[in-house]
Amino acid sequence: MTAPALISLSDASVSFGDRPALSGLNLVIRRGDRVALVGANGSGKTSLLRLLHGLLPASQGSRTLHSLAPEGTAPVAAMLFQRPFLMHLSARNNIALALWLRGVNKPERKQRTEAALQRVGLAAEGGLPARALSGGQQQRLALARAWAMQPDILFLDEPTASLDPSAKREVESLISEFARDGVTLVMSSHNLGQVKRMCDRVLYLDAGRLVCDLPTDRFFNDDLPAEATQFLKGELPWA
Ligand SMILES: Nc1ncnc2c1ncn2[C@@H]1O[C@H](COP(=O)(O)OP(=O)(O)OP(=O)(O)O)[C@@H](O)[C@H]1O
Repeated sequence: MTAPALISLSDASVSFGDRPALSGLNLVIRRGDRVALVGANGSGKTSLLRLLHGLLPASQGSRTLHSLAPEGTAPVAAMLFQRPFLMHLSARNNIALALWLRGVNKPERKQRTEAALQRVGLAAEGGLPARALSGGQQQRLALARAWAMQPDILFLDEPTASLDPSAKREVESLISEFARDGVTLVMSSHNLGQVKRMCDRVLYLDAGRLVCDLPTDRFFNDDLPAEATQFLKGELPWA
């Protein structure tokens, strides 16, 4: 059975002034998908994440957020950036503030904040200034903050690009755990190994156009359109 749709784009385009960033995209993100956005610098990955999240409007076409059945509510989405945006507050209060902004009451805020810190292995660091944490810890804190929102869908913009290998493994493994718990993932990445490890579907973008939308194994093994083949040859010298 096909999983229910969470977000769909119909002939959606995004322009900055007269510069097109995304052109005529048609796609559906379904519950449980683990989607990688792949493509060269400037191909439109971040713009697509922002369009899907609702941070950027479609200049043409449309984006539809589908209600969850049986609740009838809109899916909750959270976004993680390459460099986490953290306030000059303790790690704990960065999470609590986000929950307060969502209207969560005090007892539940406290409970969800502590559970989120625990979940990412930062229970002991809750009282430290967020910006004093290491890069890997900051990204785990940003993940904790996102997880505390109880998201149905998590958008990730190159979430491990600025991390060392060990921090990268920790963050990857947390994201994969969230996916196993049922969170839908849409993630841009330049790391094709990571794409293979973490995602079951690849959207390949070239100059703002969606060139292919394939299961991950087919993306790496099938005959692809010329643009994608060239990209893979450049990224994977042994391909
Ligand atoms: N705020 C903006 N104002 C003007 N142009 C923008 C803006 N954001 C993105 N663009 C342009 O839109 C196009 C797509 O950019 P985008 O950042 O989505 O690509 P990307 O695939 O995420 O790139 P990278 O891999 O380098 O992060 C590029 O030509 C970029 O210059």
